[in-house]
Amino acid sequence: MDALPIPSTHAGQHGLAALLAQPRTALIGLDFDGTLAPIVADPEQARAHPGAVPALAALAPEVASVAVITGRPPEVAVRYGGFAGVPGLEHLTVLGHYGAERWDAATGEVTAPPPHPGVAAVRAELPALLERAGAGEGTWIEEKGRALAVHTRRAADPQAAFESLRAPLADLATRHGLIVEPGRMVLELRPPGMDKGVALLDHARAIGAGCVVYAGDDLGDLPAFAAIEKLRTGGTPGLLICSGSTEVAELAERADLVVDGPEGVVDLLGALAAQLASSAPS
Ligand SMILES: O=P(O)(O)OC[C@H]1O[C@H](O[C@H]2O[C@H](CO)[C@@H](O)[C@H](O)[C@H]2O)[C@H](O)[C@@H](O)[C@@H]1O
Repeated sequence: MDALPIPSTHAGQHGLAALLAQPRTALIGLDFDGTLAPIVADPEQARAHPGAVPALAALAPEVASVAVITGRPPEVAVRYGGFAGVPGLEHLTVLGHYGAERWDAATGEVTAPPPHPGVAAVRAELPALLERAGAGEGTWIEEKGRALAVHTRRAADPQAAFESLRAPLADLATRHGLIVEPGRMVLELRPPGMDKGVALLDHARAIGAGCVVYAGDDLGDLPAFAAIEKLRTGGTPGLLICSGSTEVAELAERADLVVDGPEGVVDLLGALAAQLASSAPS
């Protein structure tokens, strides 16, 4: 991508113009799976697109902050992303578990609140519940420490398996004070009280962001979109980017700009970095 695409909305055009005019005040928020990393059948095999780290490393020095905001544990996103020890990413922040945990490149440390007691109870009950619910081969549990995710992508009919588990998993989560976070062929049982919108707003306030950009692909990214819509109402420009897929329509409908999955996101980040570097005062 040589030239930057034009957002389809006035608010998005205003957000992009603000980013280009005042990049040093801009916060760039990015989801991981489906946005920086292509979706694969086995979550342990997910890795950042090969162009992601070079594009982020070129962009980060031009803006106030780059933050990866993900449902993953932050140390997992850092490992699968290849984000540690990269020149240019010295100030990268990874807000993991939907913002409940935080990793800073500057320290290499993770900060995390105490675990929610409901997770241990759900962990104990979940295998039997899946059996009772008739979850077939290919439905499996991802152990996330602070949460548990039930994946159906590898089931014979992933969408049917996903739908059939929604109600029993919601009941289990509720009984133990957790919530169900639905995603792309995944139902995650996790503690309430944090989402990507809260995480994005908190970080934007902490750094005094004058403009906020967010790119995501999944339902868990909608709160971050809502956060930017709220900031815009208060006069802070923002830009909503959808990493497009055939699995989730809601984000594309609300986005200012839809790009072609992680490849498109990487191209866009690279084009932004190139434009900002070429127009930076020398
Ligand atoms: O907030 P994100 O960075 O988008 O993380 C959300 C979930 O992503 C992972 O699952 C998704 O990616 C997998 C690997 O490509 C894919 O197999 C799965 O179907 C997707 O839902 C991850 O495994 C979850 O723990 C995250 O909650």
